[in-house]
Amino acid sequence: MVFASKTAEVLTFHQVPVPHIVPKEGWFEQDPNVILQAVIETVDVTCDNLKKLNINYEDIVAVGITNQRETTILWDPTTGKPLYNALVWMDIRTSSTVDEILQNGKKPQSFLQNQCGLPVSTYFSALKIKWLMDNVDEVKEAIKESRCLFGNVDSWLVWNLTGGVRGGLHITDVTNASRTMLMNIETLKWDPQLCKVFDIPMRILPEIRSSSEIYGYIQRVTKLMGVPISGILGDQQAALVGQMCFKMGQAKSTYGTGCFILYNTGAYTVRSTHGLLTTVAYQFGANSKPVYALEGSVAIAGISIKWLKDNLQIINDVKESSELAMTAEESGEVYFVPAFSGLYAPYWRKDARRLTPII
Ligand SMILES: Nc1ncnc2c1ncn2[C@@H]1O[C@H](COP(=O)(O)OP(=O)(O)O)[C@@H](O)[C@H]1O
Ligand SMILES: O=P(O)(O)OC[C@H](O)CO
Repeated sequence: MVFASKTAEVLTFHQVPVPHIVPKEGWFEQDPNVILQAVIETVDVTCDNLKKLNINYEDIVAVGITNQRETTILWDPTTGKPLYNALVWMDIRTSSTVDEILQNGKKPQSFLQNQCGLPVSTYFSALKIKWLMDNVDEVKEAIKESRCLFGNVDSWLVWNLTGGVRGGLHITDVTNASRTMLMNIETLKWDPQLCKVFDIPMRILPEIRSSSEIYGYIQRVTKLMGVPISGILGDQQAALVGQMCFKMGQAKSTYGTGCFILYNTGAYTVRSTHGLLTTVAYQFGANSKPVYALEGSVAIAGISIKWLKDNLQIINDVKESSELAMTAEESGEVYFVPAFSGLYAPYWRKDARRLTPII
């Protein structure tokens, strides 16, 4: 998306869907190179669109990145190749890793909440990194030989766009880091104790930066060569900023694949006793104070409509769902709870996935 800095008018945009790879029920992967190519193609088409509008793409002064959070990529910085597909945030293969960390229920799910603001859940990156370290030989070897880097999608893109094997920057921003379970929510630094809980070597982690500063310059996409990358925000935090929820007490709710409410809590790291997450909302500049949020995350929202189309085949197009819903006078007390990835906030129940029909 390209917008005019003075008026915020959207000049043009383009999007390329990145398919999920589903090797097993509940497992969701994406090919990191397909994600990267989709971004490169998107930039290309967007620049062509600008040309058609008689706007010079060389007038683009800065690039910001927003990304799906928690999704975990491990790659070899000597070859630039991913060591495995990206494990997407809603993937639940880490269910047994959760049990291991919680010692089969001996520890409460909230035992790390004070340090990182999050409950132990299949959702967060630390569990996904641990699963990859425990189950993928290429990852085990690369870690042993110190040739493994971790990143969420933002880090993977920045590393590639700023040079990749030829000196790409290995960084992330505070909002993405706050979703890994490895960052201390008060100090905004990687926490050695948290890393120890998951046996994750700190050398694989990216440098944590603010959400707004010039990190580096694009080296890879010809049309944007030399343009600074000057902002990174997780997608839900970006929606909070986009809705201008800058005051404490302001909140937004976004319906996409999942559904996420973020509530601005200002300078306060509020610990919820009702199953909400404590997360970083944004930090505008390395010397600025961070702003925090409480978050209610629902894993499955819009993607359940896709499931009605692809799996149940009761609609031909997702758009039909609203027309059909408008024709229903009442639900007849039938409820559909799309807990394909278990239940997130406020229950955090990875096992709540069965259907019990009561007739
Ligand atoms: N008109 C619609 N009515 C209901 N659901 C829709 C409609 N259009 C898209 N969706 C659903 O919304 C999701 C896509 O939302 P989007 O915000 O583009 O995705 P993402 O979460 O990846 O950013 C898809 O899962 C799709 O099934
Ligand atoms: O796919 P979305 O846009 O619903 O959001 C993904 C979130 O970042 C997951 O935490």
